[in-house]
Amino acid sequence: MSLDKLRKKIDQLDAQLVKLLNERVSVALEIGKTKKEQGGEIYVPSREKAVFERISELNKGGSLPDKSARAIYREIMSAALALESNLRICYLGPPATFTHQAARSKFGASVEYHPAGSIADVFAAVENGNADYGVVPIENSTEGAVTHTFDQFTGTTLKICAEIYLPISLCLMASVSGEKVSRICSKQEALGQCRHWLNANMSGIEFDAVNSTTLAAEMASKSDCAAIASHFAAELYGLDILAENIQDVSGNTTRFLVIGAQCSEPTGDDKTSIYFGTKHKAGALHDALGALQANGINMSKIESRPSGDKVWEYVFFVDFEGHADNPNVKKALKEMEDHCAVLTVLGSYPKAG
Ligand SMILES: O=C(O)C(=O)C[C@]1(C(=O)O)C=C[C@@H](O)C=C1
Repeated sequence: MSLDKLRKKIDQLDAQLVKLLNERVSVALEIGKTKKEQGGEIYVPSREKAVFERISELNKGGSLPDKSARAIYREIMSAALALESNLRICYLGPPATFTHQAARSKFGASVEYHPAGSIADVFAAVENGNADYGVVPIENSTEGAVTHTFDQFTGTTLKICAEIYLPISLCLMASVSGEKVSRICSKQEALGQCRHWLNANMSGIEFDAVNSTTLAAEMASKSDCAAIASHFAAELYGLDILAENIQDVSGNTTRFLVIGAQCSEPTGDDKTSIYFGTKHKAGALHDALGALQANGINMSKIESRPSGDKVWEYVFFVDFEGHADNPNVKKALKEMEDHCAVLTVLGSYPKAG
């Protein structure tokens, strides 16, 4: 077939696609209205998971790669979210942080994004109703826990409603040439993730921890310091990339959480996050965790943090497979309560996969 004819065919298909997309949006608007009348959440992670899974299934055997089909549907649902309600997402800024990227990967390009100066400010924005959802980092596969985030959870009523895994590719960038770089700035976690590379390639240069990778990029755009940040940040601040993928461990990934007023509905493939403080009794932690094992629940993470109330007292953050509405999880939590001075469910949400 001639190029002209093939393009005509594409034009016809586009006409059908745009018509169908508008029909889909009209239905989403109806859903939005019904949800508002019934007081339901606009963003529904459980339904989005089901839509993505169905699209992957429908697309099986087609020429469109699964990744592309999902990216297209991310944006289709983003448009629906923005039209159903003017959805506002607050993330740990400034713009172009990895948290911004994580938020974009979850909510798409059509919703409103607001940067916050600290993790505490993200929580405050959602608590005060200045944002509908917040996105915060929780742990990195190389550096471990983002302790500021864990500590916020003991003083909030917000719930975790989704999780996001984002592969982290770190670059060294500057507005001056490599030999003129006087010091290297980045967020503490990013400096830690590149420690061996920096020692091997940048020895004798001062390293300074600043509030975010993009603050470092901004500083690099105005001085002779270099920054360790993302490609996204180099683009935003017009910096030259001096070296890329400098993180010490390949597969370096950060996990982020979406926080909102409610947790997500069960999907059959969920995770639950809790925190608890044990009673002052020998074996209390063992007994509390034993309740999970006794009910066949697979624990995926445990983290301890100082309680903030008394010195040398700790609270434990635990993630496990299952939803707080599942009968075995309900039973386990009930049994755990007997061994805990405090026990709070921080949220149940679809497992990211
Ligand atoms: O099904 C819904 O609840 C919708 O609002 C529709 C829709 C979609 O576009 O498919 C949009 C946003 C939600 O997060 C989930 C799904």
